Amino acid sequence: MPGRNLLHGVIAVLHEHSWLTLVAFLALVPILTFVATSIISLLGRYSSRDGREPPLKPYWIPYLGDFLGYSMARKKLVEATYHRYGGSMPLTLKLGPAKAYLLLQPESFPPLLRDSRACTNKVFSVLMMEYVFGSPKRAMHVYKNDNSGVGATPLPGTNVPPHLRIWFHQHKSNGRYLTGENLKQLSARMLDCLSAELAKTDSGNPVDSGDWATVPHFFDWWVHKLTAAHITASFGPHLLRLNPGFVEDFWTYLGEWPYIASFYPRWLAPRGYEARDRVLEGIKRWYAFAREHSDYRATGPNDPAWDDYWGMTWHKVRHQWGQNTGEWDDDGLAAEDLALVVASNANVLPMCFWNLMHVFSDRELLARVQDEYRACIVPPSTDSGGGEPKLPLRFDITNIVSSPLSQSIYAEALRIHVVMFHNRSPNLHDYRLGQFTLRKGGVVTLPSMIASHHAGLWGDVRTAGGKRPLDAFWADRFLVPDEKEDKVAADAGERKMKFSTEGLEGAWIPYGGGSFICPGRHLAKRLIIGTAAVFAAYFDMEPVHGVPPMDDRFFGLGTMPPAGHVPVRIRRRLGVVQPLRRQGSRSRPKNAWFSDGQG
Ligand code: HEM
Repeated sequence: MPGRNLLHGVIAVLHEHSWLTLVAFLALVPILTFVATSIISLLGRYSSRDGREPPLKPYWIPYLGDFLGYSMARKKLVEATYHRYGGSMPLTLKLGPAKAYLLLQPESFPPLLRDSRACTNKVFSVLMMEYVFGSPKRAMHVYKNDNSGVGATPLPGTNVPPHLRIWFHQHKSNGRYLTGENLKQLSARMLDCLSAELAKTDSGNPVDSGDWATVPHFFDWWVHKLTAAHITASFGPHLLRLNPGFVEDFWTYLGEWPYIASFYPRWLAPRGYEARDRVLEGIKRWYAFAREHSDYRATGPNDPAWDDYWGMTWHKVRHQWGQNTGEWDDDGLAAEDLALVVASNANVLPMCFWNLMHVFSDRELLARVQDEYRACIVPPSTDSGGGEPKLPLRFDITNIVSSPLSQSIYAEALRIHVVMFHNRSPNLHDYRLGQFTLRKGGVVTLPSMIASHHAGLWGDVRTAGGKRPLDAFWADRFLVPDEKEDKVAADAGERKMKFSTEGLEGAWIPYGGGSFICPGRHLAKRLIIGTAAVFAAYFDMEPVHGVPPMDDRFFGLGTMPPAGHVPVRIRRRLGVVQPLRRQGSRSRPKNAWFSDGQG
């Protein structure tokens, strides 16, 4: 029989060449693994057993499963999984020794995010503290042992001493210092610091000449200035003064996040870990200096809300409860503060960049918002000479943060560029999600990108009947007719629009949700909109290649940075220092911004 002869032939060849046997075996293992896991997956998908775990996603590599994809190619993994299996049910991913439930139906996101008692983010916070922010092992038990929740009343059945309720202390202080008057003061101080930074000029720098000049790495240029302003506004001037390389090191560390946040060992990402070491050392240097000059326990109502050494009272309060644990030394405290520096800069500052890129790469859009930007400038006093405004300018963003168009641009930029895995874990008991059970302690991943690009959730109005698809930026996506004003506006012959996120629960979730929703979201909004107004006062800008693509390595980690360099042409409007002009007339773009309204 020919078939039998062929089989004998193959066996004979394999027998003779043992390396061929090895190759055949190696090729067979993934194939057999895939076949076996596909069968298990099919059984899970078509089973009608109520309360089963989400079906397995088939994989090729035994034991590792999708571990490599999850840590090195998250975008591809999520997109391929979504296209292959659709959004009809969650899936279980095998990730080496662990597993994660990947949620693909955005309708299930809001209830899960809201249920912050049964599903918390603490498992991840603990992992992040140890592996990403560098908490020493000896400090970790404080995080690990605190199962008392974030509420003022500890969860029933827990018995954590009040001074070790670390998550509650954090939650409370975040809430207190990122709202109300504290929030307004912090954002105003940040814009003042940025304005002072942009008012600084250097006669040798073509950017300050008043002519068009090229900035080849605009992302770095802008984000470094923003970081310096934000850290100074929050922590006071000494953290950066004592550590001149801090901003550079901080962004080097963040640039290696795809590896550090995937828990690569130090030898695989030495640049990032070394930069982190320097940042942590810098924070400790600042502690020593601040403690020497100012009492961090002075946080009462009669103490100043700000001092140069600690910056906002917030940092003194945090330092105090960190010390009160009695368990943390400066290494533990510094990792805790690094986590805060990351939370308060890593997402919002790249968002300031994207917001600016979208506005300045579309001259029509720029023309629509320019008056709003201009109106933020507190009318400057002029010097005695030729009417130059006194620099640095001051800004008041009260009106622009409630402007429909500026808010819509901001929200749309977030929709596109915040690409985050919101992670949760059932911490009390197994969690029921429709017909499925998510096991207690399991990792539950909600990819924001599925929600932000889900045509069904965004509907006709938000996509202009399909003319404005979700894969492209549309400045007006968050504008809807203002019913209240419509009559008046209609009489005046125009359609009044208002900013709204109504009906987008579960679709627009850049800040997460439930009790763990980002406490810095109000600050973020003020900074993203406000920094664009500050930039526009000092500079005009044209991106050389339009809005750049995003760097996919950061998929799932928050605001994605741009891929590659971002060259722009830029021209200073204010404080021009071209040598010729300094000697001669001051006729230059003097202040077109103030005089003819054209900028
Ligand atoms: C565009 C900017 C920002 C985005 C997209 C963002 C997003 C997020 C997200 C998704 C979370 C986790 C929420 C969850 O687990 O459900 C978070 C937590 C946090 N964010 Fe933001 N954030 C931004 C800006 C800020 C700013 C400016 C601050 C200022 C301090 C801040 C402070 C924090 C803190 C302290 C936490 C941890 C809260 C906790 O776990 O108790 N964030 N942020």
